[in-house]
Amino acid sequence: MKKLAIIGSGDLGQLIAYHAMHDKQFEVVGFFDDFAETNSFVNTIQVLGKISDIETEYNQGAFDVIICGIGYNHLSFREKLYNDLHNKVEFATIIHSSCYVDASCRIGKGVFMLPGSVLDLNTVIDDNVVINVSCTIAHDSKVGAHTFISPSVAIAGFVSIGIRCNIGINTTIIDNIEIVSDVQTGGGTVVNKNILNKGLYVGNPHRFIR
Ligand SMILES: CC(=O)SCCNC(=O)CCNC(=O)[C@H](O)C(C)(C)COP(=O)(O)OP(=O)(O)OC[C@H]1O[C@@H](n2cnc3c(N)ncnc32)[C@H](O)[C@@H]1OP(=O)(O)O
Repeated sequence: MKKLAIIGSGDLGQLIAYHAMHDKQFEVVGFFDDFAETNSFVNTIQVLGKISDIETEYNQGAFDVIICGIGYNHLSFREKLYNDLHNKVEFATIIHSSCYVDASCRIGKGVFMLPGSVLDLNTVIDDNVVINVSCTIAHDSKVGAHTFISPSVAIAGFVSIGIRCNIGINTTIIDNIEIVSDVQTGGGTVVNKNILNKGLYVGNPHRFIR
């Protein structure tokens, strides 16, 4: 079983640790966190060091693969960490065993997929994406790198979502829609036309709020 380290010991980091262990996919060996004391414990898991220690610890064999536990409030930082590290350390892809992922899908490195989500024919999930519980991503759709998909998001066929998007809980996106990078949607948003400018959108049908 590969040894997994997680960047960030907050809520998302702890959630990743929980599922990676309970789904028996990885041995979780520790967190890297600039805001936690090195060698302290978070839910029985040791803090191995700061972010600047990651490369050294990897080269010394402390872990085999790593994944980012930085969530939707800091997507640019999530992106920066991935870009800084992915050529130096191996990133894990964690897909909970309860998910259905069609064999035709392409899934990048650093992706975390929580229980009960479905990826249908030819979907593409780029690097460093989080797909939360009970999402449906229908055929031929694409999710760009560093994007966070909240629980119960429904994405129809031939949808394209840019990078660093934060798609709120229960958002529905109809088929053939393009959403550019840096878009956020509120809970329950219904996207029925392309979103071609970054910003925050809410409502049914969606409207720009800022
Ligand atoms: C496992 C997990 O927990 S993953 C995380 C899942 N969490 C989410 O998906 C969070 C989704 N967040 C929301 O929906 C939030 O309401 C946000 C981000 C859209 C807006 O939050 P705020 O910036 O605090 O905006 P605020 O509450 O002031 O609302 C601004 C306006 O948008 C409206 N609005 C806010 N959220 C929504 C919504 N989801 N649907 C419709 N209208 C909304 C408000 O009624 C208000 O309208 P008004 O100006 O006409 O009065």
